[in-house]
Amino acid sequence: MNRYVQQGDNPDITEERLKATFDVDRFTEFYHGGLKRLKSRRKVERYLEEHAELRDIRPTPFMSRDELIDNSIRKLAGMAKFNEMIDLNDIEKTTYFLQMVHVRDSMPFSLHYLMFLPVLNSQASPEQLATWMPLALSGTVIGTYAQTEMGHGTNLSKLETTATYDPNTQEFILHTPTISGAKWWPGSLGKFCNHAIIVANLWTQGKCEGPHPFWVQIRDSETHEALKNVRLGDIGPKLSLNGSDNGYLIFDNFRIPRENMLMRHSKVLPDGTYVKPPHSKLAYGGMVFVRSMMVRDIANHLANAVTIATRYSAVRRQGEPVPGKGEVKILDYQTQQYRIFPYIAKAIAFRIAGEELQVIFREVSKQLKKGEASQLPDIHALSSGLKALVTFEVQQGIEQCRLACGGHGYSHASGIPELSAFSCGSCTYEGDNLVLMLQVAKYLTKAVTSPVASGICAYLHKKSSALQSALSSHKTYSDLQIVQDFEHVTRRAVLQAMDKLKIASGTMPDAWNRCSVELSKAARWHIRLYIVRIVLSKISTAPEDLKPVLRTLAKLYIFDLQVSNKGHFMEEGYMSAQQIDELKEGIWDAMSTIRPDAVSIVDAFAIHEIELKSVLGRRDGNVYPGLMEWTKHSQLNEKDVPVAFDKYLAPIIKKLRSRL
Ligand SMILES: Cc1cc2nc3c(=O)[nH]c(=O)nc-3n(C[C@H](O)[C@H](O)[C@H](O)COP(=O)(O)OP(=O)(O)OC[C@H]3O[C@@H](n4cnc5c(N)ncnc54)[C@H](O)[C@@H]3O)c2cc1C
Repeated sequence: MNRYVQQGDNPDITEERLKATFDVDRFTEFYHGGLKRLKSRRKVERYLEEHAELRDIRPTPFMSRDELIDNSIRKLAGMAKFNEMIDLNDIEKTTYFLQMVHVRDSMPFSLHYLMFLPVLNSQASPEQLATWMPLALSGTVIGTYAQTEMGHGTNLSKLETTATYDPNTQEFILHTPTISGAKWWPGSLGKFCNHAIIVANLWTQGKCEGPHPFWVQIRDSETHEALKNVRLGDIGPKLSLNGSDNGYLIFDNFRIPRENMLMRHSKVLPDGTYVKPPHSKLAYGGMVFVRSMMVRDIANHLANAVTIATRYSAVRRQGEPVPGKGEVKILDYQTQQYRIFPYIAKAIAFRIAGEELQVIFREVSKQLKKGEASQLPDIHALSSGLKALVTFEVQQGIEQCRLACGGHGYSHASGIPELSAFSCGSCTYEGDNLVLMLQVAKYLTKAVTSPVASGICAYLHKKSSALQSALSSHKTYSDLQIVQDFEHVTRRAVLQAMDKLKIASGTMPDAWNRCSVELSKAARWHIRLYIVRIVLSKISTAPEDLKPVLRTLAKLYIFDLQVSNKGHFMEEGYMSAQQIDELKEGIWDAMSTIRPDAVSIVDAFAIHEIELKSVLGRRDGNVYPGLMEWTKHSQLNEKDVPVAFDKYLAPIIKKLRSRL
């Protein structure tokens, strides 16, 4: 049952909704993690519907950079009146509120909420928190997280910004020695932040102790001017996020008190003595938090894209396979289904993995607070790998959705170009994806050689019980068999890469480099195995009435993964060509089962129109009137004859005409 049907909707989309084989509302409840969370989302949506001042004045693709900045800061200032919606004890509601207000392009101060506050929370001592947190929450301190420099992002040990301790004055001297040491990229650093957490290489008693975070005021509280010995500005327009002033910052021997170093884990005593953190990885807590949030958010970008492509494909008619019988919906073409449906399945799989990552993060956080850090390497590797795999595949999925919308997919009216540009940054920020996969590989080298491998690595130490997959029919392929087959392929990929590394000649860095493609591929399999396992396990606990549709989607995700990587499954005859054909049959079967439910499945993601920002994906399916309406926003249409024509072309044409 699908309750999205309304009078005045495009009959083609209504026809789809009437075919639903499951209750869309119950799917939504499952997808969003229960009625309580759903109610909280609906509250935020109503709020936005009732407060026009928190919404865009006109679609953002029609705005210049100045207008984008103005628009985003205007909404931000408006938000200050609505602080009942900002509740740091309810991160879920707060982030959804921020997401709905700022949607895609313009997310000013996201760094304040997503990095500044969490890093403060995890790395400041209790005394520092008592002083700074009220300020950070008051709205008077606007912060960002400044780690990357022009010359270095990945290799933190080579950051050039230094924080040198002076015991005479009990101050740190922050200094940028070269242009390449300028902080570069941090969101809102250029013009709007007045504070930053600066990551700098700490020097004390003549020794470098590596990168450490510092609480630094960078602009005057009254005038908002840059403080003396701090030079900063905007780095210019970017592929997306142009409503935000990603910035640069240069210090010239700028002094801050000793107490401004974040000292929950490591410390510098007044005499300059350095006190190490009890566990070298404790600082990872903040990173893991952000990545755990990112995985689910980015999965949501894919959910947006497939919602647009599916709804549009249900109302777009093109081609008449049987002459005289009328044009068919493009959603009826198997090729179109193959382009979109596996990504519907991925959007759900990635969401489930993202949700689970947050559950694990909360658990590990509790342990960290007690000083117990044994699970940190596992979650650090898992969050890095999931972030890398999900952001990359979401990007591919959004592009497929754009192609699925034909010419209109290229227009900003589809919402897809903005979505794509916004989303692709996630492959780079919070760690370059390839580098993150190599970190997972490094973790796996340890797991393979450790005498006991824990939880998610236990499969590495299992003896493969079978030489051949037990798959006989895709219909009877059990969860256990699927997991066994993925474990087999993953173990093989990991062990082969490790064996290659073991026998590689030369120094370790050189050997590592020469094996790194295979190592990162093995790491990718480790993450895929995790997703497959967690998806099957989550669906096994779903309400009975939703299991059929969810299982079909899970199988589509899994079979597509297997068929697309069939070489790995067929190595040494583990799977035969017939078994791969059986999986292909499973894909075609799943696609035809999903076809009547496709619109209802994406409806069940319950993405509000404010967030979707798409004429092609609108709920009512009235795309063509919507496209015509969209043209009214174009400034070019304000005048029949554009100024540039009168200015440049008219005189030339006039001259040419006079010669005729
Ligand atoms: C939109 C956006 C917002 C950002 N916001 C912030 C922010 O708020 N605060 C902040 O501090 N930073 C921010 N950043 C910076 C971001 O974190 C870095 O760009 C990112 O960590 C990658 O580092 P890099 O730019 O130095 O890339 P590089 O490390 O130079 O990577 C370039 C290439 O080299 C490869 N490479 C590098 N090292 C290795 C290695 N060891 N092995 C194999 N390959 C390697 C990479 O895979 C990549 O292909 C932002 C970036 C973007 C795009």
